[in-house]
Amino acid sequence: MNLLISRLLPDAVMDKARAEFDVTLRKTSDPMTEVEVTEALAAYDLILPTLGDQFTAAAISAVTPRTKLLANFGVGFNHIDVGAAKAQGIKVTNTPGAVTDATADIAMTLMLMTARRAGEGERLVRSGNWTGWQPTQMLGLHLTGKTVGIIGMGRIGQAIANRCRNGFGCKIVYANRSRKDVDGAEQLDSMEAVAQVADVVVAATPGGPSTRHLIGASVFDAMQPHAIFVNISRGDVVDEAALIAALQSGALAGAGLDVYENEPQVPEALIAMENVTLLPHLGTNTLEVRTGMGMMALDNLLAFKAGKDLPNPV
Ligand SMILES: NC(=O)C1=CN([C@@H]2O[C@H](COP(=O)(O)OP(=O)(O)OC[C@H]3O[C@@H](n4cnc5c(N)ncnc54)[C@H](O)[C@@H]3O)[C@@H](O)[C@H]2O)C=CC1
Ligand SMILES: O=C(O)C(=O)COP(=O)(O)O
Repeated sequence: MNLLISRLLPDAVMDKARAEFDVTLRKTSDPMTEVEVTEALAAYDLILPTLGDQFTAAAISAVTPRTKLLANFGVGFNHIDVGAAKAQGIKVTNTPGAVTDATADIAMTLMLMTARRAGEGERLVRSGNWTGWQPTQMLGLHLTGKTVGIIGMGRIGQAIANRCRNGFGCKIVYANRSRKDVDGAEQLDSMEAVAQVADVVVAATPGGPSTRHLIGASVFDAMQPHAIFVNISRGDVVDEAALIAALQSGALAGAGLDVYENEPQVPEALIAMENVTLLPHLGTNTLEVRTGMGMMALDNLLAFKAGKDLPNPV
């Protein structure tokens, strides 16, 4: 079977893929355009896509596909129109679990960096303008014992909750689309109710049309002026313009962001703010985790090749 891998993956994954399939690796590291997607669907039995590749309804429905499986590298599949794929007889799988701890760790990084003003402090040291320790210099938010509000209490949301509760003695409240029973955490009726009581609000839902601009002015306006907002989900979950306006008006004290509405573009207004921590979508960037994600995608491809049930169907 021939397999298209949309972007270079860690060596161990590439080696295993090449041992099992007739592999083509794209020559560019840019996301696949709709035209490329349509061409690839006509030419390959299997595709291993990554986030950003344009598997839109238009691209998928424009061809009688040869492709039978899209084994996505990553848990988030908002770049794939799963309904359109299904209508064309194309199965979709993802890599849940492989990404959970690493992404929760990046949420903690953003929480601590923003609460303790670490980015600002780093810039101060590098600028050569630090004048020495002072009792009242760069006072931040003490995270220990605070209330953390999580919007989207799935695998990653729960991993964040565990870290905050067990490591920092935080109280956990959350909003989730469906009723959930999560030990040691209190589900509230709305995102705004979470925002009202939380010192830190974290977004951990999937992206895509159903959550586009889920978090906007009503949530930011409900937040306390000393509170911070963290997003590790997808950029389009947050109304970025509303976030900027809320930060500018002082409705909240700061933000820590791993994802953006139009990656890799980051609004100048965010770059200009000292109280915002900006990371370049680092959620799962460790060799161990990226290898694990790749092996999980390959497990799905190998199960398909062997005619077995797919381990991680979307
Ligand atoms: N920053 C990064 O590098 C990474 C980001 N992610 C993102 O994190 C997302 C979440 O991953 P998992 O926790 O594994 O997914 P999950 O499916 O286990 O959890 C998502 C949770 O969000 C809830 N949810 C969905 N729509 C909602 C809404 N409208 N309001 C409130 N809650 C809602 C769901 O009920 C579910 O509990 C992924 O889909 C991906 O987009 C994942 C990995 C890395
Ligand atoms: O690796 C990342 O940074 C990702 O966001 C990709 O993983 P995801 O699709 O979010 O599971």
